[in-house]
Amino acid sequence: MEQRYATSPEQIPGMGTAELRERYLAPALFADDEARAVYTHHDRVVLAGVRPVTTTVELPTFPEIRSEYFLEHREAGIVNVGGPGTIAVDGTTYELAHGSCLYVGRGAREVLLTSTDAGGEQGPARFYVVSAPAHTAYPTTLVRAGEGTVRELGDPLTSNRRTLNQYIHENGVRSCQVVMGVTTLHPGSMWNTMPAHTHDRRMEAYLYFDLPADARVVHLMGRPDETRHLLVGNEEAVISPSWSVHSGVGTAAYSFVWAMAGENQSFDDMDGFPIADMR
Ligand SMILES: O=C[C@H](O)[C@@H](O)CC(=O)C(=O)O
Ligand SMILES: [Zn+2]
Repeated sequence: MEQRYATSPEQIPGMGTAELRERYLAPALFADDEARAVYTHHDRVVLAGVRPVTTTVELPTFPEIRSEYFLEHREAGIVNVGGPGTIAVDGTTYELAHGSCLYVGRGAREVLLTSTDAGGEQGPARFYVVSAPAHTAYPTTLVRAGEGTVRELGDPLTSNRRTLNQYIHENGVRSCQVVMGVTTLHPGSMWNTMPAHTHDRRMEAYLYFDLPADARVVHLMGRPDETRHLLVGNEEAVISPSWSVHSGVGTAAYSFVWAMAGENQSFDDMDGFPIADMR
């Protein structure tokens, strides 16, 4: 498990491209038959990726979290951004098609991740896990792709028409901290989360997916009046501290998993920033 300590906005002006990427980009969460994890000390969120190819992969515990099993003190939201797969949680199996989301509550001991068609046309599943500390156990619940709370946002004239699907949230699948969903850009629209915002009560992480291999998302970060950018490829994640904007434009259409944790779960508790005042 990689450790990423928390950073402050005062550090941003001194950072070059390499340091920005080391601190805020998680470019290699997915590897064959492996569970890879990044622990960000921003709200103690763990990002993990699992790509089962030849075998079932168990979500392991890590010495850094001093837990007998991964979800002993945590909960997780898991979105499958790859081919079809299954997740068995303490003996109950859930089928996750591309874009589906499973909430797994605190206390689940055994989480087994399997691809359904790893060697076939649809390819291996890619399970993206976002986990946060949890004080109680909410029921493990599946939300199929497109079956969350849907919000249509943006306008094709500003190239930001997109469909936002809320999966784990206040009015949907309940959790202690994790709020999670998937946003998909409409064809021809490239801008996400514009106008940009911050939410000082919650950190957020984005995982871009369904982006062509040779395309990139120019992801904006930093304080709104002191922005930086990261060039992000397919199935790479970005850690966005509470003080950072998180918005981007693709060189092709894409989707992204957004997930948050922190002080509250109120999706609309965000502070918009006028574009003209951004720097
Ligand atoms: O705080 C909320 C998150 O940044 C995302 O849900 C925003 C998003 O998916 C979008 O506007 O397209
Ligand atoms: Zn946000």
